[in-house]
Amino acid sequence: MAADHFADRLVARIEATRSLLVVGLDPELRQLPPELLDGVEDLAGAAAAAARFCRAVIDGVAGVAPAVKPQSAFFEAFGAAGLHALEEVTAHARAAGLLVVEDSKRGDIGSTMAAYATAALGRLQIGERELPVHDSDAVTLSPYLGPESLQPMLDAADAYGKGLFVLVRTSNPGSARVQGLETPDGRVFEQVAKLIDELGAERRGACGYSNVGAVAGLTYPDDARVLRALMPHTFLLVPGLGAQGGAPDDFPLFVNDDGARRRRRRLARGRRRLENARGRGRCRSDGRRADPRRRARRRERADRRAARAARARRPLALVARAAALARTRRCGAPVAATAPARASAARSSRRAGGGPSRS
Ligand SMILES: O=c1ccn([C@@H]2O[C@H](COP(=O)(O)O)[C@@H](O)[C@H]2O)c(=O)[nH]1
Repeated sequence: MAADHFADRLVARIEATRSLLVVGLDPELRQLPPELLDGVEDLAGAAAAAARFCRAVIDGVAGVAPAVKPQSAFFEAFGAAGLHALEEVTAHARAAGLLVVEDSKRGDIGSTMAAYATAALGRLQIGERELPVHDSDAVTLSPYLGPESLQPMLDAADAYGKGLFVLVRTSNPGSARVQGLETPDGRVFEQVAKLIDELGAERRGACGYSNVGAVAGLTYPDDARVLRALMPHTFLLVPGLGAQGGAPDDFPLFVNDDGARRRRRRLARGRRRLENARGRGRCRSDGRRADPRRRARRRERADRRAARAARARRPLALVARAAALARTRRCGAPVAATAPARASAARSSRRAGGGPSRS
């Protein structure tokens, strides 16, 4: 197992940002801000506009969200230039300290899967040299070719400190038609959940969570409890917020108890500090009386910083929205959610009243 375990890296990012938000990067051409498309006439131009949009989103959420999830289909739609854009966006996000979950839902026989693994997570051996390709931190997988089809991805994840998110209970309306079929040992998705728990048993990091995660749609909150029980050491990637109808208030159902406890402890600590400060008529945690002039100067500086940031981000107001979501909905639980950086989803999550995590 690589020293830098994926789950430990993810926990570190969650702790650093105090957020569970995974920001979806789905640069659908017709949803990009029109000013980015001025003069765009070919696939290369469209891919460059998509990359520019994603880089702006990344700059907006860096430091306030732990991870981004580029949807590879939206990049592949631009052809070869799109793949180049995906690599560029991935590198930009990683350089900004974000983990990158490549959403390509791979699933095939072993040798083909090995090539997919090299592309997403691994390195290509050319002579003496080993070259990273997409160099994402994690990738989404379909389990329907059976356990051995996942092996090359498991090998790459173990070797390079990367992670996997296997489709278990997807968010789409028809997912139960196959995933919900009854078997003598429970529903199909429950069998997949058990497989993930088994595969993860030998693959846990110091944090106690494995590098084999699962995808569980926010649109099926009734199944959250059974999934958490079947996969207690597994990160859940929870798509479907907003546009697909997933409700932010259901998100805590997908969060493990240890994450919720950590969150409660943090809240209690904050509340105690506030009460102590109020009780003493002071507002500094070190007990010294705050200087009102310094406080006013600090506030002015913060206002100026916020105004500068707002000016820089004006064309992409939804980015600010994603960042605000990540900032205000803080939580340290070991589960992840996705929120797409797309205008439609930003609108629906606004209607729904905020971000996905409130445990
Ligand atoms: O079960 C799944 C697995 C993956 N997805 C992906 O997440 C985003 C969701 O986008 P929305 O705009 O929030 O609907 C998209 O890239 C899907 O391919 C999913 O929706 N459900």
